[in-house]
Amino acid sequence: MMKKTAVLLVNLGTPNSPSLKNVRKYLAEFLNDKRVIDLPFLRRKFLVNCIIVPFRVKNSSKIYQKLWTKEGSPLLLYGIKVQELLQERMPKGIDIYLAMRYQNPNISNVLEQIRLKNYNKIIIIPMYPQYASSSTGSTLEKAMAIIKNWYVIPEVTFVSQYFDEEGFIDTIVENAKKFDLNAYEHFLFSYHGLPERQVDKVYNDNVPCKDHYCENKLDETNLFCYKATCYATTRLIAEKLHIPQEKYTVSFQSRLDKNWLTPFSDKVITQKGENGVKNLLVFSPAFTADCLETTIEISDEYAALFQKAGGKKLDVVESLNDAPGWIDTLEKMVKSRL
Ligand SMILES: C=CC1=C(C)c2cc3[nH]c(cc4nc(cc5[nH]c(cc1n2)c(C)c5CCC(=O)O)C(CCC(=O)O)=C4C)c(C)c3C=C
Ligand SMILES: [Fe+2]
Repeated sequence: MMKKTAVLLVNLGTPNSPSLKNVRKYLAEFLNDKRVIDLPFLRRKFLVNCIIVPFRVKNSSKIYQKLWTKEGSPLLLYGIKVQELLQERMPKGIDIYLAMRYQNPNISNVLEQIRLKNYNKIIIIPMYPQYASSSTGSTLEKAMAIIKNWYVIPEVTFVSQYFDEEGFIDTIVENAKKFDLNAYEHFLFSYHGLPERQVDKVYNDNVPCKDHYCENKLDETNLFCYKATCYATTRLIAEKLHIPQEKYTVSFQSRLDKNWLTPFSDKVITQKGENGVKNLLVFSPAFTADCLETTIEISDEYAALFQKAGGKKLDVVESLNDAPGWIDTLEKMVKSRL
């Protein structure tokens, strides 16, 4: 008999509205997470609450106002759509829930709803294909911190990453095929950035990430290194689209300081424009839904940078959003774990 199961999809979260007050609240909750700003307590508190949030909030609120639609933030709207579409594919007794790691729908409240329903099993799927301590690790730690206080703890399954899941790769490939790939001189795979020290901590051999071989090879040593899995996702997409290695670059966006993973997306885009690339197609395979980082940072800000540097057209491959292939992939991921 199939176990009565709750499936919890968790994404990062977004402010409740683009107002200064709500953006400040969101940034403060997000950046005070010790897995996001992984500094000792007092240094983190000072840096986040006295420097990063006060200096960032005005501009962040402005860009969230640009992103906001009549219905709200795209990240949340796509999350709700995915939850509904996935629920339609499920047999009786399998319920799909959506929560956000920060803000709403609040993960503590959603897990409380789940607890009250006495499920035999919970499957937790963070909406991040590549593992990072600041995204997946934080989500799973938070879920465990809540569940550990329950009197009855059912079977719990955590999905840590799916950077190479066939349906995930194929859905990105399908989205890319909506463009005439012969029209682009170069392709950019732009992933959310991370401080280098965060990928260094994955390794047990005291050798920093940059001295491993993450651009070219994935094995048991670097299987949970975000940089290595970003390159692995890229290789799989490029192979299926027959994009040769010299025609693409992997890069990292949204840095807070210079010690984040390189090369930086904005620098690569400027360099490509200056070197005569006229048409550039950008993939963003770290994001399962379009959000501030894709809609504003890539489609607006990077497109303007590219044109200023001499480029003509920068196009962006849509995120997975509510694509049927992505719902098929999640359905398969859930059903194989029931
Ligand atoms: C791949 C997933 C993500 C990782 C890893 C990640 C790490 C990370 N992010 C910041 C700082 C910010 N990120 C912001 C927005 C944002 N980040 C992700 C995903 C990952 N972040 C998403 C999907 C979004 C957009 C959310 C939305 O509402 O659309 C922001 C806020 C925007 C801004 O002010 O620029 C910040 C800040 C750090 C420090 C970090 C790892 C250390
Ligand atoms: Fe982020």
